[in-house]
Amino acid sequence: MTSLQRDILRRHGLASICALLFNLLFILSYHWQSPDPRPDALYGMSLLYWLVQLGMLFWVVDGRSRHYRDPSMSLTFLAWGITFISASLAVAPENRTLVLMTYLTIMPYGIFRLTWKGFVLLALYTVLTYSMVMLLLHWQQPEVWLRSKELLVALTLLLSLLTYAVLGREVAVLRAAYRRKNQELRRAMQRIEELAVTDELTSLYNRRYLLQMLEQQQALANREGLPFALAFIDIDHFKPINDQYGHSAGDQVLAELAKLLQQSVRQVDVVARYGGEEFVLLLNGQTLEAAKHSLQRICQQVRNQRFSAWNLPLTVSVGVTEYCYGEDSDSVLNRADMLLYEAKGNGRNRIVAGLAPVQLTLDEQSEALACSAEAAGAAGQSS
Ligand SMILES: Nc1nc2c(ncn2[C@@H]2O[C@H](COP(=O)(O)OP(=O)(O)OP(=O)(O)O)[C@@H](O)[C@H]2O)c(=O)[nH]1
Repeated sequence: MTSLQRDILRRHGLASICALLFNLLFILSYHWQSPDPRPDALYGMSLLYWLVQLGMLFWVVDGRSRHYRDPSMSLTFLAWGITFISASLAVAPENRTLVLMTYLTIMPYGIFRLTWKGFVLLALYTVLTYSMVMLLLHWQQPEVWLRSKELLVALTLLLSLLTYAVLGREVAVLRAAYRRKNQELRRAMQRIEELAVTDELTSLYNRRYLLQMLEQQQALANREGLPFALAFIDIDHFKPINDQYGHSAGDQVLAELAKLLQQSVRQVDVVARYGGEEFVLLLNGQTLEAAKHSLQRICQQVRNQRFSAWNLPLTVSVGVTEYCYGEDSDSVLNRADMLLYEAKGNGRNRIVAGLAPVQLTLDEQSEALACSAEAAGAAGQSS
């Protein structure tokens, strides 16, 4: 059950309890006040009311109404309640005071739950059903139900509902402002979250997000034995670009290279700007060999492209390594960084790939995994 469904169920549950209490009060009042009680019709009507009410509750809780404009179907519930109250007045006219009070008790609920238009509709429906029942009673027993007195009561009801409608308008304006502010706040929160994990210039993930992803990937690799590769990519001779063409040309180069990197990897991979003109690729599920192939393709794409308004050619140096079972994230990052350093030292525009000094084979990794699972199981039993 979604939180929205839970919220709707809580609200309708409370409203249904109130409806049940009013229903019992109606029956009780009828038995007390009627000189000649014939409760069958009232019982039958109550039964019908609850069958439909429970059916509608099921409809809402089951999520069948979730695509409606108002998934809680508040107007339908309220209109059904008004229908029952008005109809019960026809079979138990002694309850008229109680009926009028119940109308006025229900209305504030409508003010908060309905749109203003919905509320006005409900108010009009209430006056209409009440007037129809009173006309029916007058027609059946004109001597009992005096026309002028009843007209006065109906007018008082109309006036009360009009007052509620004015109040409802105020509440609707407040609710709209609240909703707007809420949306603005949600958008601002979303933007803050984005800014916290992305780099503004390139729109790539930042170092903080990369480290989080690396931790996750590392946990997955240790648990499931899934390989992953990590590559440091650094632009060659970037400083002269800044010096010769200006900082904004340098920025443009960074943004365009970031776009190229992002477009060259799969959705499951992570591309991050690690700092300055240094980028990191986290290639999920890839061994060193596979990563090397991907990076060769990417380096070729970089060489083929021209960057910024100055159509500058570019090369990058890359250090790439594969995660070794059990090592920590600093160690894999440092190794890739060292390999990048080596690529720079060897003349740039190249990929240097390397594994950890002691790289476990896949069989050894699965064995280690089994051992750690066994150890965890034993620890669980002993605790
Ligand atoms: N335009 C721009 N330049 C940046 C940014 N961040 C870092 N830089 C510049 O990147 C340059 C990096 O210079 P170096 O570390 O000497 O690197 P390099 O010139 O590429 O030399 P090698 O890496 O050795 O090939 C510096 O001039 C920084 O000012 C940025 O966000 N925008």
